[in-house]
Amino acid sequence: MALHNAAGRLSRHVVRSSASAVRSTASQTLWLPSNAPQKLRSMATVVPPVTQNSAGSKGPTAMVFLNMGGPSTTGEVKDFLSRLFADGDLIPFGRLQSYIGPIIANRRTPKIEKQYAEIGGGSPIRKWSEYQSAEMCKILDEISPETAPHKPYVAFRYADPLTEEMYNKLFEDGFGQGRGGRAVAFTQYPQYSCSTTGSSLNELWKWRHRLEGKTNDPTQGNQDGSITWSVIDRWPAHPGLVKAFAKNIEDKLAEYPEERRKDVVLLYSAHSLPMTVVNRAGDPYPAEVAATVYAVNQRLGFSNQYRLCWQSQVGPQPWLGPQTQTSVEEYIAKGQKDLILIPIAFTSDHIETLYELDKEVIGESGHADTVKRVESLNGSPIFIRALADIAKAHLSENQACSMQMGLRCPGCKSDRCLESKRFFAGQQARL
Ligand SMILES: C=CC1=C(C)c2cc3[nH]c(cc4nc(cc5[nH]c(cc1n2)c(C)c5CCC(=O)O)C(CCC(=O)O)=C4C)c(C)c3C=C
Ligand code: FES
Ligand SMILES: [Fe+2]
Repeated sequence: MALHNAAGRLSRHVVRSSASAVRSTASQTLWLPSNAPQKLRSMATVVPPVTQNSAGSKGPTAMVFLNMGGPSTTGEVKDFLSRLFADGDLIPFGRLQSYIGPIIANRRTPKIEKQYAEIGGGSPIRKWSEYQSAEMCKILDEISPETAPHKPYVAFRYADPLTEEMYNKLFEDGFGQGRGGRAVAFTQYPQYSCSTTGSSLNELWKWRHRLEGKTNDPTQGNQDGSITWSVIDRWPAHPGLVKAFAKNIEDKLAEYPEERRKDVVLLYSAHSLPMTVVNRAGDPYPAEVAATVYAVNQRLGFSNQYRLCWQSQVGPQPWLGPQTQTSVEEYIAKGQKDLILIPIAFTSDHIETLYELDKEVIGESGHADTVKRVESLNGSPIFIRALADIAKAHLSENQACSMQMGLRCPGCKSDRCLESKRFFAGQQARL
């Protein structure tokens, strides 16, 4: 059925954008592997270029950073947790969601409020997201003048600014509502999980549908005056990301005496997933996290031994392991006290780095002088340049999203995933 719809939309698209067809076909060839079957090539969704403005640019282009967000003050913790436990894409309680969600959120609030109080009174995610998106847009204006000006936006899943607020800001700034315009949803999770990026995209699709009507094809934006959306959905092994991580690791390694440096063990740490998600749905996240880890070690010339472990388990169910804290304790028990912790699945500081790693894992290890944590990417100029390079490549490729995004998890039964993938992945949406 998806393929049937795809064919119809593709033919409409080809008729509509004859001027861009040559350019689009070229970018399609770049995006897909050169040996990709013709059937796949013809399925790839191409975002039609927005009409040029008087300055000769196709801009303005809205660059929307998607992330989970965090409470900026302790007073926001309850609302943050309420939204988080109400999200069936993150924690599927089924029909009991609206009953169990608030109970767990309320029960958890005092403990989590204390943790945010101890890291300075709130999560720094908003500050870093606004800084990173604004700085990236400045670079993009220089390296991609054809889509300038680039305007930064942030849409958080569980904290302000929420997706609805971001969408209304787009309207205020002249996008959509009959005026068209192009927006790029840029996930700030380098590795794709249906519980993180998938959830943010499902939410974006929901608000797009509510606020801009029923069109089920993002490439129709220019025709009905709604916003033309495309998505940067994953970038786990982008060389710029890898370089930024490697630089921070090298800086931390340099703090150890030279004679001990090569024997320091690198412990990569990523937010864990419940085993139900790993097994049932076949979530891409564990494999993509491993891809980042391998690429960073490759860039370091495999200078040190390393392991990947998983943190932040919530509740009594089994989660993907080994756990970070246990791994640190066990290495120390084996006599390996020089350890560097590397948060590898998030691009700025948050409660899991500032509280869980710094205060719990390192603080309680008894070896805070030899167990260290690398800086999070935060304001790293190498990282912000990488964001701009990723965005520039996406804008010039004119693709709706990565090829991979069109494929649902084998065990997925969610209508939200189905609808949102049909919308964002367009012709690439399958199964
Ligand atoms: C790549 C990162 C993350 C994945 C994957 C992820 C999955 C995931 N998380 C929960 C439950 C909670 N996460 C919480 C906070 C939190 N989670 C991440 C990142 C990922 N989560 C971050 C960065 C944060 C902190 C935000 C901040 O400080 O600003 C919380 C709230 C804190 C707490 O109560 O412990 C919960 C709950 C699940 C169930 C899950 C996978 C399905
Ligand atoms: S849970 Fe992965 S696509 Fe729906
Ligand atoms: Fe989480």
